[in-house]
Parts: sequence; C-alpha cells; structure tokens
Amino acid sequence: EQELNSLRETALKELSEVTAKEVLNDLKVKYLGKKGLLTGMLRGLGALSPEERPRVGQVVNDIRNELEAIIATKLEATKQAELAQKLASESIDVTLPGRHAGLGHLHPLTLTLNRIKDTFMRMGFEVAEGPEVEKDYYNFEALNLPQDHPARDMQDSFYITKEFLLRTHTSPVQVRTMQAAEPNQPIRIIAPGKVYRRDYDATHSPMFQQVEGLVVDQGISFADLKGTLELFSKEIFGNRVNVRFRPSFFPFTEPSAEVDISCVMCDGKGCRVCSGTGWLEILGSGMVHPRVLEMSNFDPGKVSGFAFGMGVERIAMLTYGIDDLRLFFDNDIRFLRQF
Ligand SMILES: Cc1ccc(OCc2nc(C(=O)N[C@H]3CCS(=O)(=O)C3)cs2)cc1
Repeated sequence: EQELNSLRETALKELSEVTAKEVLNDLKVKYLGKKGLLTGMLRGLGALSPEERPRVGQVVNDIRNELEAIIATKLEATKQAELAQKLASESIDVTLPGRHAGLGHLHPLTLTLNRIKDTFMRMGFEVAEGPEVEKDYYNFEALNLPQDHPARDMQDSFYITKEFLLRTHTSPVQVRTMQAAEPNQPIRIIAPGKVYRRDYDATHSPMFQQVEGLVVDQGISFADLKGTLELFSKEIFGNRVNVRFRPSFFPFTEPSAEVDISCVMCDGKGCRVCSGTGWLEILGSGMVHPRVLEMSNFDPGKVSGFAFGMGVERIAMLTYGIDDLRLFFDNDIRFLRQF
C-alpha cells in the first residue's frame, strides 16, 4: 500500500518537472507501459489475499487514471503551446505597407528622342523610317556626294559590300520618301533612327542616333527654316535660350547654316562646356540643294525645301548635363534610374 503511494509521489514529482512531449511519453512508458512500474505492481496482486486484491487493484487503477490524465493534459498543453508558437512565427501582418516593386525607367536617349519627335509632330511633321543597311546610292549619290567624295571613304563608313553599307545618317530616308511620293508633292517629315560611323572616342560612338528633317513645298524659304528651328530650339532647351544661325557648308544643302544656342550652363557668359564661346552647336541645316531635288524627281523650279540634322546623344547630353557618351551604353542602373 505505502509502496504504491511512494511510487505515486515520485511519478507526480517527475511529471511536475517536465513539459516536453518526448519526456512525457518516456514517463508514460516508464509508469504505464507494458513493462511500466505501475503495470509491474499489478503482477504483484497475485500475492495478496482475495479480500485485499480488489481494493489494491482499484488503487492501482486510480493512480493509472490520475497519471494518464496529467500526461494527457500536459501533452495537450505542450501541443497547444507549439501550435501557438508556430502561428506566431508564421503570422503575416497584413497591415504592413507593401514592398515597393520599383518602377521602370525610360532611357535618357528615349526620353530625348520622344521630346524631339513630339515637338516636330506638333508642328505637323510625320515620322518616316527606313533601312539601316542602305545602298550607297541612297546614302551618298542621291545626296550630291559623288563616288570620289571623302565622306564616302572606307575609314568613315562601315561597308558591307561595294554597294551596301550601314547608313551614316538618316538622309536616305528622306530620299526614299521623295522618290516614293508624287513629284513635287508637299513633304514634311522627320527621320529618326540609328546611324553608324567609323569614328569612336570619348565623344563619338560608332553607333549613334539622329533626327533629320525635310520640308519641301512651293515657296519654302530660309525664313521657314529659321522659324521652325528657332521654335524647336526653344521648345527643347527652354524659351530663355538665344538661337544663332551660323553659315556653314554641306554638299546636300545650299545655303547651309549650323544652329547654336546660348550655353545652357553659363547662360552665354563662357565656360568649360561651351569652351568659353557662350554658344553650343546643336544641329546643322540648309536649303535642299537643287541637284538633290532633281535626283529625286522634284523640280527646283517649282518647289523648294529645307532640311536639318541633329545627333540625339548630343541633345541629351546638353539637356541632362551628361559629359560622357559612354554612359548611354554602359547600362549602369545607378545612371539609368536618375531619369
Ligand atoms: C534629301 C535630304 C537633303 C538634305 C538633308 O540634310 C540633312 C542635314 N544634316 C545636317 C547636319 O548638320 N547633320 C549633322 C548634325 C549632327 S550629325 O548627327 O553628326 C549630322 C545639315 S542638313 C537630308 C536629306
């Protein structure tokens, strides 16, 4: 009898000290298992007198029930605690602000090209495109650059065959447009696109982007050229800039003029960017050479026109204050995400 009670005391004490599932199960086996201490007591019942046996048997069962209940309760508590801990660690606070996915960025050249195109489209220009692999006829001959002209040298252009090359400007697109139109039909186009030249250094890339323009109609004068290009310059660089037309020469235009704006950095006083001149060249232009009109079946006696050309990288560098051309092509995210 007192052996049973001391075993119960020991078991209760051991149980009070543990909560871990594994230990609880070990104790369950230790006391209640087939070879358990309490189960062992049942085997001793045979030695007792018949009137003693049922009472002691009842005590053993009472202790077994008590221990099973405690173990079951503790196991349940431990299981609940583990579940609560798991729920806490895996819970998501839906009220937290979302993680910012980050927005994409348009490339500065794309931004600049879009602004140039929008400006001219708002002045009624259509956008024309053409092949980058071009015949030397459209790239040179039709632009009054005869076979022996230095600009046609191998050191300046990427020739693919004797007849085909990578276009060195988008002018062939204007030629193709004139030749596809009815003779003397009015034309008002810009030709954006990639062009290729053999020079390559800190300020020149073998591939760069240009926007050229062509206006042909009856009575087009140099005043139309000046008005259009002055308005364009002020749209892109701001109304504050002054615009200057400086005499120049191109084989495909006569007369020709290069267009300068007052320096965007020093407001015309003179600085490193404008080499102290106060002026920045932004594009070239001129009245379309009569021979160029004729070669594309337009009659210089009936129509006249003006044309212009600009490098998109240069406009972008002036607009954004970028001083190294290579930044456009490095794809460095730290550079690109500023735009
Ligand atoms: C039929 C046709 C007739 C005339 C044409 O004249 C296009 C023109 N381009 C320029 C010019 O200065 N271009 C340069 C600017 C910087 S750049 O990108 O290096 C090339 C002046 S007039 C085009 C097509």
